[in-house]
Amino acid sequence: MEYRVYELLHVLEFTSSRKRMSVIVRSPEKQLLLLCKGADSVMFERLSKEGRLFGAETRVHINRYAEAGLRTLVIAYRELEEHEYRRWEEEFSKAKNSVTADRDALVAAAADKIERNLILLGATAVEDKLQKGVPECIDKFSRAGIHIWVLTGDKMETAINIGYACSLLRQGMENIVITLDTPEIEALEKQVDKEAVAKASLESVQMQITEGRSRIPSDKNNPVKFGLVIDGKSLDCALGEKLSNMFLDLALNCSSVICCRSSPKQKALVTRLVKGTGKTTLAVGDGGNDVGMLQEADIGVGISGVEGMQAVMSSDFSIAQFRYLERLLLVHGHWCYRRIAMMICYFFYKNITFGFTLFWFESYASFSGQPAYNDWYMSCYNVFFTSLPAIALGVFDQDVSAKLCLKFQPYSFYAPLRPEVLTTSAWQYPLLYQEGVQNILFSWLRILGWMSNGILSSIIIFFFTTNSIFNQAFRTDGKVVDYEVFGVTMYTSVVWVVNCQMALSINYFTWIQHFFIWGSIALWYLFLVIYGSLPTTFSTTAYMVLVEACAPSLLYWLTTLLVVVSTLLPYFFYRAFQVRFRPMIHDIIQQEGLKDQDTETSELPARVEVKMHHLKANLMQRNT
Ligand SMILES: Nc1ncnc2c1ncn2[C@@H]1O[C@H](COP(=O)(O)OP(=O)(O)OP(=O)(O)O)[C@@H](O)[C@H]1O
Ligand SMILES: [Mg+2]
Repeated sequence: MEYRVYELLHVLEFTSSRKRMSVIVRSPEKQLLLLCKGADSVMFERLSKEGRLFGAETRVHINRYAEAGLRTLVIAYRELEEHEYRRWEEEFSKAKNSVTADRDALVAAAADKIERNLILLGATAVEDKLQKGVPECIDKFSRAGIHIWVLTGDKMETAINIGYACSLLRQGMENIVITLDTPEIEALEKQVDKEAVAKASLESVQMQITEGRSRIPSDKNNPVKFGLVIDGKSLDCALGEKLSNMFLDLALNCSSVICCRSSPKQKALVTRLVKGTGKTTLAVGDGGNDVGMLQEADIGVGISGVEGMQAVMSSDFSIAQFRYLERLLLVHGHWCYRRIAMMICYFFYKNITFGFTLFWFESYASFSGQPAYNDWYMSCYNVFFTSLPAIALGVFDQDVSAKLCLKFQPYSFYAPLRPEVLTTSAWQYPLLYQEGVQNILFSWLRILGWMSNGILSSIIIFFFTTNSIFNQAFRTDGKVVDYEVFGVTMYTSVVWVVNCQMALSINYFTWIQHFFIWGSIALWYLFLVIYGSLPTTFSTTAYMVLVEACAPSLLYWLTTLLVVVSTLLPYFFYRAFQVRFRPMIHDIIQQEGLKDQDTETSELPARVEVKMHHLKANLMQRNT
């Protein structure tokens, strides 16, 4: 076997904006050769007149490969003269060694100079397999009401094919294709009049966008869905100042959007454009060309894998495979949103309850400045007696199990998510995710609701406590309550109420929650005993208050019981009413989950069925 040894002189690296890479080698015969491979869109325009002998046939082949979903590369070469190479090398080294900000541009410009007048060698096609579970995952996202845009560097044909493979585009959907690969533009490009090309391109894109928009009926009930496919050159025009709003309007009215041949910068710009509408954006990417987009989006998710670590390093979250995104969003995303929303509302609630009992006492005491509670009670409230359950809520709570978050009943793929065509079989649990998208759990209404609950609780606690224990004998020996006992009684009720409220609001109990909630209450009594046994110089009003004054009195315990039960009743009734007559999405799914455990069937009771229908109709209305 004979080996031929080529000497490698230079590598002109691949970048996503160049879309090609080259090597310069010296053959055993001392002939200098430049070998270049890259995307067809950039390679064909670099061929010499004589070099495109098989250009037409190659294009046909490439398109056929791309339509089959393969990723294609065009390969070309060129022979270099020694003197030409020397001159170029000098310039290239200078660019490479420069330390200015525009170094990359200089290198690219130098490389551009030599990658010209190429001779076409042929094309390759490789299968770039979708990762496991991608179509199912994307399908679930679209059912959960998430809009998906694909921004890829690939060729349009490949991208469309992959769009079908991952169920982003579907049979029965109408595609709006915006492209500048038209004969007129190509003819203009040959004349090298850049201004004319730019003007014609802009006009053409504007026309295509207007035309596409007119195809989409304004009637939301229209069953036909639209997919938008736009190529990189058109995207350049569409992202310009003049057309960006039109483009956005069109894209937002399509159920899927695919931007092909997009550069890293375009990916970031598109993300920024969508973010500008006030929507929350999440970008997922695995390559260096996705970095801009990952950083631009509200949430960047990097996939670690064959394309290196760049995406992962610049992302907020990193996962190993695309399909893990499903769990990240639909399960953990939902849980986290709920936990944080609940925790913040609960914080408002517990501090308002506590603060307002103080305030009511203040007004009762004619604003004399006399506090209802001992200083230490107040300092310890947020630190020891109420904080741990709130943390447990923020870390562990789950309204529905992971299985139910993802549960998915197959039904006709194409039934659009609209109320009129909605049947129970179309109900998809991933819709649970809409609670977050529409910010139902952290709306002003909800926050104000929790605040009002806090004020109401404080009113009940204060007035019930005062009316129960004032003006009568507190203990069997006939002694009446004093200021210290009153403070302790009311404070005991507050600690009980906010902790029991927590027990009522959380959905997920493990021993941790039990330990924190009941432990916090127990800690209050323990604190009273220990603190109260210190010398009076330290314990002041708390001296022996539990052991000697409160604990022996039946009234103290009865008052606590009465106040706690009456304070929790309004919320209890409200929730009972809500779950029964106006269930939220998670309530319905919880019921379904319980029923599943009981009977192992998946049919919904008629009542829940009707409720779900109404609920969904409301959701959709709010959406539109
Ligand atoms: N190493 C390479 N050498 C030469 N050309 C390449 C190379 N890698 C990619 N290309 C060409 O450049 C194009 C753009 O690549 P880029 O990495 O920006 O996007 P992509 O890999 O096609 O898609 P995605 O954005 O989904 O990663 C590719 O479609 C391909 O034709
Ligand atoms: Mg890539």
